[in-house]
Amino acid sequence: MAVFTPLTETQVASFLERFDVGALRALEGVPSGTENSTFFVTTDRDRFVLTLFEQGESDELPFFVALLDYLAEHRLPVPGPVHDRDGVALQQLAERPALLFPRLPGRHPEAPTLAQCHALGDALGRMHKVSQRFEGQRPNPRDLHWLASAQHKVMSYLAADDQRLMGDEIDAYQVAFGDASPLPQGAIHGDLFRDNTLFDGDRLGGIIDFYNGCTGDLLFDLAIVVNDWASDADGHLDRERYTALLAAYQARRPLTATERELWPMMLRMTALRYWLSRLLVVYVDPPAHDLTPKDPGEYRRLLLTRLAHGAPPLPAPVSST
Ligand SMILES: Nc1ncnc2c1ncn2[C@@H]1O[C@H](COP(=O)(O)OP(=O)(O)OP(=O)(O)O)[C@@H](O)[C@H]1O
Ligand SMILES: N[C@@H](CCO)C(=O)O
Repeated sequence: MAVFTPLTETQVASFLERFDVGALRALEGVPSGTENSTFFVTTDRDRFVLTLFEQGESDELPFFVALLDYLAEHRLPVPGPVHDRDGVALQQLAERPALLFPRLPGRHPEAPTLAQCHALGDALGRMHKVSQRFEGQRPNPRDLHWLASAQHKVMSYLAADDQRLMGDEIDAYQVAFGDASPLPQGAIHGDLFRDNTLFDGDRLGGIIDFYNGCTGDLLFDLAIVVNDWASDADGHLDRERYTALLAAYQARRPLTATERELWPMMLRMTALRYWLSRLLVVYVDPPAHDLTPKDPGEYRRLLLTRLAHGAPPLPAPVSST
């Protein structure tokens, strides 16, 4: 469930009066999601999504609002937050920070088609092209520094082989990324899994849930996407989806020589990033609500597969039409 704070129609009707969005017709709690309370709101003019932030006041919300505003202004398929009559997006409702978004069309793809991979690669390439000029800053909270320090919280729960695997991998990333010239930087989504996109058939309705958004290596974002979108159940990369995604991305933003060199390592590092974050959810910081944690083993297998087989060749960049 993802309505942790119920709202009444009266509360929402009066909340909507702050905006120029029409009057409430229907209110519905959204069952999916794990962190925030989400509602579908229908007015006599349009359809919206209302999010209540359950973690309370956060210094980071203005960063997320600024990033979504910026990307929406640059015509990326993201829900730009609705601003009230005074131009303010970030609100309070039921004693929680609240944002109102346009409701985007579509569903989360489970088995992405090649056309969907192409559409996502294209949108991410466009996003990374403009996000390099975004002025906000929020250091990546799941970068290599985090991996190196957070690994110690889970080590005692792991078998000896897995302890060695995790420790050796992080050492290898520190050498590889420490020795390399800096990678292109910009604002990134930080968690662009299939369930953070909406597709209407093969058309990308939008990219949602930017609450892991931050600034850092663009390649980190791309590797998260490829691991989730182009892997089979056993963690092997599907060549067709891999190529569709990366060719479309590179038509918008070709990878630099350093990025190409570090690509196999980045696929491993982002696989380990989810192995570790899922282990933390299972053993160290379980969710307060009755939710089934995601399987850390999936990303351990994915890491082992990347280690054993490396990465298929990157498609050569071709220019976009
Ligand atoms: N702008 C939007 N348009 C259409 N549907 C949306 C929109 N924003 C959110 N949703 C729907 O609400 C669900 C929950 O939203 P969201 O992913 O932001 O919640 P969350 O609690 O932060 O979840 P999690 O972090 O687990 O993904 C999404 O899976 C999607 O189905
Ligand atoms: N996408 C994350 C969960 C939400 O942050 C995962 O698959 O572990």
